[in-house]
Amino acid sequence: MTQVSTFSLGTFPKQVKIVEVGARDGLQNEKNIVSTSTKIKLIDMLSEAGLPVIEATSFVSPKWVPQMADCAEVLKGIQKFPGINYPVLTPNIKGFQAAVAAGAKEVTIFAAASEQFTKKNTNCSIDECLQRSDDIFRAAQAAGIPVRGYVSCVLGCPYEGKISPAKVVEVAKKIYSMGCYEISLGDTIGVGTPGVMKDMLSAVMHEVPVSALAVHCHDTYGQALANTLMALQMGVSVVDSSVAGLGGCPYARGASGNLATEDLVYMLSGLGIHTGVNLQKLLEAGTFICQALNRKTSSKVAQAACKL
Ligand SMILES: CC(C)(COP(=O)([O-])OP(=O)([O-])OC[C@H]1O[C@@H](n2cnc3c(N)ncnc32)[C@H](O)[C@@H]1OP(=O)([O-])[O-])[C@@H](O)C(=O)NCCC(=O)NCCSC(=O)C[C@@](C)(O)CC(=O)[O-]
Repeated sequence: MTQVSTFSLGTFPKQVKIVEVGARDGLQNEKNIVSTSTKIKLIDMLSEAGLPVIEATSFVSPKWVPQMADCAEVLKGIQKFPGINYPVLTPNIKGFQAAVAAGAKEVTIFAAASEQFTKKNTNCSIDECLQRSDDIFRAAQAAGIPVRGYVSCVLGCPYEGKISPAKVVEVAKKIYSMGCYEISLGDTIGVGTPGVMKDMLSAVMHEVPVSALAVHCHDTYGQALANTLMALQMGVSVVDSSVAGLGGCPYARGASGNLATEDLVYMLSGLGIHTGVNLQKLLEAGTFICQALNRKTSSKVAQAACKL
């Protein structure tokens, strides 16, 4: 991708693709069940705001994540805007088949660089998780469905603590060679700082092209925007974020919300980087979901906009 030079800050991609994960990562952690119509309205508002990719839901076991039990209704109910992708999470072949039956045109598999997190999150080892992913790849390839992938716990694990970049490389390399067109590296519990982000990304970039990498930063320690900026300086041009900073994984103790999409769009716009997102419409989507959840937004930009 063409690079643009910004005085004193280094080189950035000219354009960034934002993957909006609020409707999935954001809502999966909510204790109270959010109505299907609210989820659908949120996704439609995010589409109106011009997000190019909106993770809609997950086809996981409703016993594990009851909030996602209405996955098929949500996927069927949303408006599909031309040019916008609506990927869904699938942990196994059962989820993949249900997703395709509900009309999914893209799926996302999720693995992690931590054995203990993998066990808590998907009840299996990393190897078993990769085997399940491989089953999905085969079926997806036959159906012509693109597969995105996550590697969680890339900068730390709630159960194992520090995670070595070598472990992240190992898992990322495997899912890339299986056929993921894009791999999102998740700081699941938001413990990373720009220095460790740099070390981890440098290691992964030796094995997976930077054009196939995305970052997914939770903001537990207030480092998400700084970590994302580091990734952009290293050539990453795909960033996951969540409207109003919603987010968290039910199986990652201590995980808090994601980088707020409003804050990301504001920063990128200030750097002259194109996203195609309408900030005003995005703020409206954030206000809508915060009112529905009876919660204050975690986006600093939304908080500031309210006071103007
Ligand atoms: C993987 C399993 C299913 C294993 O769970 P298990 O209990 O070992 O699976 P099982 O095969 O024994 O099945 C148990 C029951 O679930 C059903 N089942 C089985 N699979 C499905 C399915 N796909 N859809 C619907 N139902 C399913 C299955 O049919 C059975 O039902 P029963 O016979 O008891 O009535 C479970 O552990 C699971 O669903 N885990 C998902 C957990 C999750 O969603 N975590 C959050 C997403 S990851 C994340 O947030 C991190 C990320 C991506 O954002 C990036 C980052 O921040 O790092």
